[in-house]
Amino acid sequence: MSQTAASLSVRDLGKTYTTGTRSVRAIDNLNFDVAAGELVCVVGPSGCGKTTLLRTIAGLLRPTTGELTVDGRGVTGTPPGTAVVFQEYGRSLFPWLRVGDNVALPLRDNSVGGAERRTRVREALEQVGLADAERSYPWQLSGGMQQRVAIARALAYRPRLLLMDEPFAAVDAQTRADLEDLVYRLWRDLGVTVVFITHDIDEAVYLGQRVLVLSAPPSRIREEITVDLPVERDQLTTRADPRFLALRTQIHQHIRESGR
Ligand SMILES: Nc1ncnc2c1ncn2[C@@H]1O[C@H](COP(=O)(O)OP(=O)(O)OP(=O)(O)O)[C@@H](O)[C@H]1O
Repeated sequence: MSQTAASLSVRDLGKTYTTGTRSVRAIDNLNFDVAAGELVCVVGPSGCGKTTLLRTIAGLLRPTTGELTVDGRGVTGTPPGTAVVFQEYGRSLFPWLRVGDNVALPLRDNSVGGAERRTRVREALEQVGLADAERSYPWQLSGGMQQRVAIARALAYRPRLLLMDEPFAAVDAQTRADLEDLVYRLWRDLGVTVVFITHDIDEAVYLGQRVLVLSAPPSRIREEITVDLPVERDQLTTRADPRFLALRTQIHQHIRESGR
């Protein structure tokens, strides 16, 4: 499976929530670019606006200021070719639909014919190691497997831009490591552009080519760190690399200072 990746530019992006007379300025004047085929992680202190940023890029929230461009063209709403994976797989999968039907869901309204749809579903489930689970219901699977189904659903859509919002925050440590390796492998195989939100600094350094550190709200980009680790990564060697430890320490310091 191959698809062209999207490039993304975020310009002067701001989002203020207004409820009645109260307003909360969550993000303020964010500027950054993500190149086609890049994997960028976003971290920051709790409540700094990571989810707001991701939902705004996904077109689920309307920005208060600024604009998004994808492949150089201004977009409002969801950028074409975008798929999102959320943290709460339990809420993003329909319990009354079998795994295969959950994965096929986003293909129903984009003119993918029945035979092609079945091929894509099978391929996507194979890619996440769940070829045998197509006829199961989500509730018959473990949390990690359910999150794989959510990833397969995104892949079946063949996204050009994959947005992930703390996708592994609700699974145990070993499953999390496996899912990180899965996403890293898929990113390398498919060449898709990935924006990955996480509160876990180690995860950001392990996966990212670049890490954007947000400040406390109204958040801005506090720092942009290039992860100059070898492209071949594995949980034991990479995490023991002195450069990995130096990068995580550097990001920790930025987050601590920006949280003050
Ligand atoms: N629907 C909403 N209405 C009003 N304020 C909101 C809403 N959603 C988020 N906020 C506020 O916007 C700010 C940023 O929230 P957001 O959830 O984007 O941060 P986050 O970095 O993802 O948080 P966490 O690290 O805890 O996941 C917070 O102050 C939050 O209270």
